Amino acid sequence: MNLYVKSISKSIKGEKVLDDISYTFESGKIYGIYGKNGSGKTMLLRAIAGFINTDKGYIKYNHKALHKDMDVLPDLGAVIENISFWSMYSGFENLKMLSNIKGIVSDEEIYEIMIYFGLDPKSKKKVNKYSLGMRQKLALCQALMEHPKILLLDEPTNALDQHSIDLFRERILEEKKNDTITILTSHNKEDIEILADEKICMEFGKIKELM
Ligand SMILES: Nc1ncnc2c1ncn2[C@@H]1O[C@H](COP(=O)(O)OP(=O)(O)OP(=O)(O)O)[C@@H](O)[C@H]1O
Repeated sequence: MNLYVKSISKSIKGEKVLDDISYTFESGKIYGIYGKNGSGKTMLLRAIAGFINTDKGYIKYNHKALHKDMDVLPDLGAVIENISFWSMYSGFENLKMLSNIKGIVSDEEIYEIMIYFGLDPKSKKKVNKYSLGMRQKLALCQALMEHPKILLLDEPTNALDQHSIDLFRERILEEKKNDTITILTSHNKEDIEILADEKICMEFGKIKELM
């Protein structure tokens, strides 16, 4: 199922942060967005995630328009900016509470993904004692654990060591086989080179060129 972004624009305090963006994201493909700081990469992901309302245009998935026929996209997994976890609970407890919302992931599956990313699910360590890299891994676990059909990842390899970056890339390529639409931004050129089926360059809130 494709995700359609059609002519979306957004201004914040008089500044056009998204300027007439149209794009069709196809299932089973990975899209890599790159561009300078402030070019609108995060804003585009926030719009698709439904975190912001756009001034113009629409976002459609499965014949339904975001903010009209649905509040959020179904089957969405996202790492956008700082994920707020319950800081006084362990990593496993956090994922468990989040998984309770939909109830489609077993404890074993949470264990599996935590161990995959090198987090100990049995550890009592509270998230407020986590390092930046551990938080990022936990954020990736929460985004990936339900095998979403749409995956939005803003700088997913931030703060990760090389081994974890390799694991992340392997996992994303694995998820792609389930027809997931993955849209990621990265300052790590290698992420885009290795993962992206299509590269999207943003500049001044617009999509600059397609390659
Ligand atoms: N909360 C906000 N209020 C006002 N302006 C904002 C806000 N968030 C972002 N902007 C503006 O929107 C524009 C796009 O920002 P965005 O965060 O999408 O850039 P980006 O391409 O993700 O940059 P980076 O590479 O630094 O993450 C910038 O000009 C920024 O100043």
